Amino acid sequence: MTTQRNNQSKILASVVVPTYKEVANIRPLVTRLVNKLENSPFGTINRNNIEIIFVDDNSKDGSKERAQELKDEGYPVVFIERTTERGLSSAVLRGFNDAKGDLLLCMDADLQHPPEKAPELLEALVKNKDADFVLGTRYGEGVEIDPNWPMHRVIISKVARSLSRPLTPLSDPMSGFFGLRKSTLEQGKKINPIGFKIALELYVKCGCKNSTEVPFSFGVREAGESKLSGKVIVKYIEQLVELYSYTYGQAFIPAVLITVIFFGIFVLMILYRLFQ
Ligand SMILES: Nc1nc2c(ncn2[C@@H]2O[C@H](COP(=O)(O)OP(=O)(O)O[C@H]3O[C@H](CO)[C@@H](O)[C@H](O)[C@@H]3O)[C@@H](O)[C@H]2O)c(=O)[nH]1
Repeated sequence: MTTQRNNQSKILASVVVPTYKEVANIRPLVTRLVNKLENSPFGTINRNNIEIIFVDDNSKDGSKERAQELKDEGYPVVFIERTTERGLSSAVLRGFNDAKGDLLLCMDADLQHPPEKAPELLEALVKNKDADFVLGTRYGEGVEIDPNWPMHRVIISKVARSLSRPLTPLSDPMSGFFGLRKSTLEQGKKINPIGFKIALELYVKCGCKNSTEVPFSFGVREAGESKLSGKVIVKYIEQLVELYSYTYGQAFIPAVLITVIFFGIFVLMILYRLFQ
């Protein structure tokens, strides 16, 4: 469907999607999200006051052209192309910094974060004025992880989640489906966008205290490939050490010891998985 955007509307919400070689997922993400908004039971966010910002790292797979097609069809799409930088977390920050909306949402392109859920996360911030962070969680009541999700991914996610427990009460700090207000982001100090876990970084460094959570079912990627690698796990450990130091200061050493113990368990579990 082609509907022209009303350019006079003020942008209220910005959905930022980091992308690297996601051409097959761009159209379904945009059309499913906008379709949901058009038939949304909520009132505040609509297709005229939202923007969907793709932050792409020079994919060369037709992603740019696909985004332009959608824009020409009247969809509220912005495409930021980075040629000298790489990385999921820095891409998200770039999108948040360029965003025009006061409400910021981050989601993956791979459709594992259902686009239909995005308005619900944004509306949770609208309705709950005291909330400074909204999290799409895979561990909410009644949510089941897709049985096709590989077992080693489930294990890695659970162990990584335990490691972050002393830093945050979020039920799923590994989730890349989250939002916050621009004013909260602006309070952030020493934000270091390494690795994949930008939600945890922002929650801690922006001093978030009052989060709200929206459960969702995490699906299986159908097109393109995951970029998760061993390097991402190492970056996560690096990030954790920095966040422990940031949060606990002098009490950092015992916290590191706890991390090292957990990390040992983490490695043993992965080895067990690889050699079983
Ligand atoms: N711009 C940019 N985007 C990237 C890069 N690497 C990955 N992305 C994008 O970031 C999103 C997530 O990357 P995936 O490769 O699909 O991640 P995943 O392994 O499925 O990891 C998922 O699970 C984690 C929880 O365990 C989440 O933290 C993560 O956000 C994601 O949901 C996708 O839209 C992907 O294109 C990069 O270097 N640059």
